[in-house]
Amino acid sequence: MGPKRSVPSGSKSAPKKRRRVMNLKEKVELLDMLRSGKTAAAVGRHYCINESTVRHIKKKEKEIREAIAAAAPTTAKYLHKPRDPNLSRVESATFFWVLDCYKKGIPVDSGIIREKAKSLYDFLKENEGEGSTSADFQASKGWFENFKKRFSLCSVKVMGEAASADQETASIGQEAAREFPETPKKLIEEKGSIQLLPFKLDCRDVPEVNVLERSFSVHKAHSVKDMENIFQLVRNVIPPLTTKKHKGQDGRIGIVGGCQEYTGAPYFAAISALKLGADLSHVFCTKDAAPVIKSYSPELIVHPVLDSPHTDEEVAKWLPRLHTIVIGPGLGRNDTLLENAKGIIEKSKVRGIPVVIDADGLWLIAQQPSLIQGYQRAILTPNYMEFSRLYETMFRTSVDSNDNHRCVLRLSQALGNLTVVQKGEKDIISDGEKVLVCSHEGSSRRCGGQGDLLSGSLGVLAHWAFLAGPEKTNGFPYVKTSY
Ligand SMILES: NC(=O)C1=CN([C@@H]2O[C@H](COP(=O)(O)OP(=O)(O)OC[C@H]3O[C@@H](n4cnc5c(N)ncnc54)[C@H](O)[C@@H]3O)[C@@H](O)[C@H]2O)[C@@H](O)CC1
Ligand SMILES: Nc1ncnc2c1ncn2[C@@H]1O[C@H](COP(=O)(O)OP(=O)(O)OP(=O)(O)O)[C@@H](O)[C@H]1O
Repeated sequence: MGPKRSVPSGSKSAPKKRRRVMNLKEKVELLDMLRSGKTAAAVGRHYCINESTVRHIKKKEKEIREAIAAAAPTTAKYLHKPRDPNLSRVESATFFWVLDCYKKGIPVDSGIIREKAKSLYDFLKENEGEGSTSADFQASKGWFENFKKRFSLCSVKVMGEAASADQETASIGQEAAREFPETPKKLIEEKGSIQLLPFKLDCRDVPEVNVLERSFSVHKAHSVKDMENIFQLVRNVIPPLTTKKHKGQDGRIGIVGGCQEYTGAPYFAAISALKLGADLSHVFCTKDAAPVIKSYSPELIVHPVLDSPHTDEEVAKWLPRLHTIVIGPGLGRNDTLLENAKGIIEKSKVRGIPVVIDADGLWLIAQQPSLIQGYQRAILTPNYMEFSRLYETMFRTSVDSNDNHRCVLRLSQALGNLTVVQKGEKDIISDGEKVLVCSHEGSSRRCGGQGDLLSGSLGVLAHWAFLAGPEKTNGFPYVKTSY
């Protein structure tokens, strides 16, 4: 592997020695050795690993053997258990409900929050009917503690009639407290008994931000080994060229955008998708933008439907044929166009189509975050301004430019762990669990259209990563693709 290494945010310590990571096949062999009577120490020596690692693997024996039985690739290094998408949805909804209660001055305790989350989860499960594969969700105390950390919630104590003195009764966002500073004061005045715990979030409450960083300069000579590392990442998802495929299999991408003012942006996105390797690139734009975009390239398929009274039906005809949708380049901020884009996002979600949201699509999301919240097949690609807008919508406070990594992580979490790519000198990417920093050097010019090239390319890569499957992307297709 290349220069990628894991360092805690802000750490200046020396790089850690790389751990030996065993794949599933090796782990099963190790377990068999233990079963045959060898001691943990002997097995550790055999595999050059610590005895504690051997014990840890032994503890996971059941899961490892089950994974093998379920035909997980034996070269897999981690047991990847995808997060329950319903749980992500429930957590986002619960977070907003808590904020809403806070705004209205309604104290909620951990019991009420847990009850609310459970009822939301059960509701989703019930709606899925008999075929539901959702697990039972108990909204346990452990879940509540993680939920608080995930959404950076902190606690206030309510004393007097409302609750006993020591009872933790409300968990609210620290930023909410800044947004609605009057609320706690009002409550104190009305009930005379409310005390706020220090609102400053205790650093121990915030999960450690693990950052993976990779950089590659185009202005320096590189060793073949360095370049091999980069190419390997890319090779992992690029579908092989063969004579056995038919037109369209390597990617049918739809770009939603293009209006009277902006015809370049959707063109850049659509043509970069084609140049990267998509088979077909469609543009859904307004009637007056269509002839202009068509005239740029005969390779694009252009649909002048975005301002039609029948956008829904027109787009619905095409959606089943598309692998990814890119929403926003050159969309503009006309209400009708935004409303139509909203309809397309909703329909894409129903069909499970990966969606990349950029430019004015992000403007729309900043107005209505619930539109995309919890849809983990979405990738948002905000530039600095777009990121600030989204962040302020979600947290009612400005971005802390000294702690961008954490801000990107938090935004992703608040949106239900979808992938956020904050563009800039270094691109910061997070799915709410990890933060990847990409400092590959690009052009030093900052001309318009570079973001459009990125969103179009991501449209194709998202499809390819999805096709490649979790094994080739370590279980995280979208975040790896964005990297
Ligand atoms: N040829 C074309 O048709 C083009 C059309 N475009 C479209 O134009 C529309 C508006 O896009 P905008 O990007 O202007 O969106 P905004 O209207 O949100 O403007 C963003 C502003 O943020 C500023 N900004 C960006 N990065 C910054 C940073 N790091 N620090 C401080 N300020 C920063 C920019 O200079 C710009 O003024 C979109 O639909 C977009 O797709 C652009 O993509 C450019 C090319
Ligand atoms: N200061 C910078 N230094 C180096 N690269 C940058 C810098 N800012 C942005 N980039 C790179 O340029 C690409 C486009 O980002 P940019 O911020 O220009 O997007 P945008 O404003 O959405 O573009 P567009 O003009 O298409 O709307 C990203 O891939 C990002 O990595």
